[in-house]
Amino acid sequence: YCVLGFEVDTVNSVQFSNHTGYDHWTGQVMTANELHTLYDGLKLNGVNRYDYVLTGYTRDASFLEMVVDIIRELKCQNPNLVYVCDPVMGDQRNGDGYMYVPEHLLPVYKEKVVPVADIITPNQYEAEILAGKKMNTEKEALEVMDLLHAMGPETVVITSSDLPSSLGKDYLIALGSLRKIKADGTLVKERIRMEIPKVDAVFVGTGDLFTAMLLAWTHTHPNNLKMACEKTASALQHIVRRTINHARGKEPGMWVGGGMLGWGGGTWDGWGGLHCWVVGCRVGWGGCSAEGSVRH
Ligand SMILES: Nc1ncnc2c1ncn2[C@@H]1O[C@H](COP(=O)(O)OP(=O)(O)O)[C@@H](O)[C@H]1O
Ligand SMILES: Cc1ncc(COP(=O)(O)O)c(CN)c1O
Repeated sequence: YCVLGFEVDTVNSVQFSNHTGYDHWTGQVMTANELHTLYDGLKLNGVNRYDYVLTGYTRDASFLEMVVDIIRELKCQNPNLVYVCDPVMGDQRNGDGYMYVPEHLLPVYKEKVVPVADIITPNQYEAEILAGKKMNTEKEALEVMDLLHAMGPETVVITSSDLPSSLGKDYLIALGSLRKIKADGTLVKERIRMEIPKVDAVFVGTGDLFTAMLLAWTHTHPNNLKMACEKTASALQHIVRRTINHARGKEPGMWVGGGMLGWGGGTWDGWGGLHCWVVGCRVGWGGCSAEGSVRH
C-alpha cells in the first residue's frame, strides 16, 4: 500500500498480541530463515530493488544479521538505497535505562547493523549504549553523536532525551546531526536541537512513528536535516496531542489509526514511484497511544 507517496512492502520481525509494555504478550519472533525465504521470493521475481529500507523492533540476533546481509545485497542492486535504522533496544524512566530486548542484540547492532545504516534514530539510552558513553550535557551528547557517525551513519537523530531545556522541565530535547563528506572532500556538518513540549503521558510507538516520518521528510529535504526534523516533530506533536485529547474524552469520534499519518501540514501526495521496504512489527492496535499510526 501507499503511505505518504511511498509504496511500502512490510515484513513482520515479530508478530505479537500487543506491545511489550503490557503485563503480558504472546506471539512469534520471526527467524532469519523466515526472512530469507521472503527475500528469496522477491529475488526470484526480480523485484528486489528498493529506495529505502527501514528497520525497527527486532528480538532475534540471527534475524538482524540476515537483515544486514540483505541490506548489503540491496545496496548492490541500488547503490543509492538509504537504510534507516531505529535501533530499538530500550528506554529510560526516571533516569534509569533498561533493555527491553535480549541483551545480546547490542553487540549485533554495534558491530554489524549500525555500520551499514545511513540514518539512525536511537533514543538517549540507545545512543549511550551504542556509543559506550553517557550524555549528561549537550557537549557530551555531541560527542556521542560523533562516536555514532564514526561507526557509519551520516545522519544521527536522538529522538528524545532528558537533557535540560532552556524552556523548562516541560520540554523534551531531541538532537540531530548530519555529517557528510562531499565528493570534493569537504565536510558538511549540521547540528540541530529541538525543544519539544512534553505531553504529560507515556506513549508507545512514537519512536517508530518518528523514524517513519523522518524517512519521508529526509527524502523531500535530503540536505536539510533541520527542515526534515521540524516537519517530523510537528506531525508527532499533532498526533500525541490529538491522542491524549481523545484518551481524555475531549475529541469524540476520533479514530487512532493509520490515517493519522496525514497530519502535520505539507503535501504528502504524488511522490509516486518510490519503493520502501520496512522490516518491523506493527506495534499493536487499539488503546490510547499513538501506536495505531505506526503501521509500517
Ligand atoms: N510525552 C510526550 N510528549 C510529547 N511528545 C512526545 C512524548 N513522547 C514522545 N513524544 C514524541 O515522540 C518522539 C519520540 O519519542 P520517544 O517515543 O520517547 O522515542 P523513543 O521511542 O525512541 O524512546 C519525540 O521526539 C516526541 O516528538
Ligand atoms: C513490539 C514493540 N515495538 C516497538 C516498540 C518501541 O516503541 P517506541 O516507538 O515507543 O520506542 C516497543 C516498545 N516496548 C514494542 O514492544
